[in-house]
Formats: sequence, structure tokens, C-alpha cells
Amino acid sequence: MAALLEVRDLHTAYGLSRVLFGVSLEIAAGECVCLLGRNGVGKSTTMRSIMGLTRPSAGEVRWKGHAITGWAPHQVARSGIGFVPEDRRVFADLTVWENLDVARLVAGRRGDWTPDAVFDLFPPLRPIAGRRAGYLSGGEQQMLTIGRTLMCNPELLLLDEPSEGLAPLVVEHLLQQVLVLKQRGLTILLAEQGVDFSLRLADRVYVLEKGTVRFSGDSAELRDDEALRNRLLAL
Ligand SMILES: Nc1ncnc2c1ncn2[C@@H]1O[C@H](COP(=O)(O)OP(=O)(O)OP(=O)(O)O)[C@@H](O)[C@H]1O
Repeated sequence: MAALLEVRDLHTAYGLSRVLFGVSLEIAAGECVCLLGRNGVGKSTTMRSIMGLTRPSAGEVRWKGHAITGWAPHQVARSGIGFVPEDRRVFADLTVWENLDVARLVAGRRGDWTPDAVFDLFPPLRPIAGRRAGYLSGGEQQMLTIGRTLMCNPELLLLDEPSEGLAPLVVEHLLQQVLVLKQRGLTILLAEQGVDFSLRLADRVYVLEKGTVRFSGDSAELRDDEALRNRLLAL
């Protein structure tokens, strides 16, 4: 299995506060991989380190066989990695459609995604295309943030805690929509605390604990072994 993304022995700190202590992981093209683990174990920091938003102090990020460690976030994005951050940043004063169109203008990557294709994936956004994004619900904002990232035509999508703070029904819809992306062959790295959400989506998981990988394996292994799940995730 040739890795599309390879993270090798990543160490990252915020000032003097060390957060990652040698995280390594791999994702092959078309895979959906999940980073699982409790609050504060370093899932977001791993994603931020991949994106170049927080510079690792040691280790390497390789994308399609090339080292991209230390690249600026816009260079990483232009190389084909899209990031949907935890805090769902939308341009509140722009309409839904404008939020999507802006992404197309800055993307600099050719591909199939258009606002119309995003509305096909997320039908609830179509009737509110003219509404300012600041007035959307949490679920609509999450769809828009994912849609905006898709407009940059990524080959790998990093999704940070997409289900956080959303009602169960909204999470279920979101899960179906991410499954569609997976079925279309998009490679996905997901960070989640929601174990059910993750295990239904992911092919493989990495469980993080205090900035290290405590377990890696097939999702089915965790799904079928309650004792292992309890031990790793202390549910
Ligand atoms: N900008 C920052 N400055 C200082 N410390 C930070 C910063 N961002 C995160 N941290 C700390 O780094 C640690 C790991 O945080 P991180 O967000 O990567 O964890 P996480 O597993 O994604 O959890 P969460 O679900 O809370 O996002 C935490 O102790 C957090 O307080």
C-alpha cells in the first residue's frame, strides 16, 4: 500500500508546552482514517501540524512522496490537502453562495467542485444560498465549511471534529454525506471524539493518548471488541 500521506515521528509544541511526542501515521489513497482519543490528546495539533498551521519541532510530513514539513498552509492547501477546522469558520457577512465562490477564487486548483455540486451533496444549503452565513445553524455552517473546502478540490480532506456540538439527527445526516464523499473516492482523515460516528465511517483508526499513538488498527477490530474499546477510550 503506497501512502498518499505519511507522518513520521512528529513532535509539536506550543511554546514550552509539548503536545505531540512522535506521532506517526499513514493514509493510502481512498482510505478514511480516524484519529480517536479524548479531549486534548493532540488530534487537532496533528492536523494543524500536517497543514503547516503549527510548525512541528521534529519529524516529517510526506505528501505523495515529497516532504512538505514547514510549508506554509496555503502551499499545503494548493498541493491538495483541504482542512475543515473544528471551529467552522465561515465568512459571516457573505452569503452561502459567496462563501463557496470565494473559495473557488482562491483555490488555484482545478477540479470538478462547483457551488451546484456542493448543493447536490448538501441539499439543505440550496434554498438558503442567498442567506448570510452568520445566520446559519451549526449543522448548516458545518456543511458550508466542508463545502467551501471541497471547492478547493482537495485530494485529502482533514475533518476536525465535524460532529461536535451538533444534534444527533444532524450528525446522522452529516455522516451520510461524508460517506458519499468516501464512496466517491476522496481520501479522508477524521479527528473525532464520537466513537460511533468514527467507527461507522473509518476504515482504520489511530487512538491517540497524551500525544502518542496508543493503538492503530482496522475500525472493525475496535467495533467488535468492546473490552479493547473500553480500555483504549475509557468509555
Ligand atoms: N494554541 C495553543 N496554545 C497552547 N496550547 C494549545 C494550543 N492549542 C492546543 N493546545 C493544547 O494542546 C493540547 C492538545 O490539544 P489538541 O487541540 O490538539 O487536542 P485534541 O485531541 O484535538 O482535543 P480537542 O478535542 O480538545 O481539540 C491540549 O492540552 C491543548 O490545551
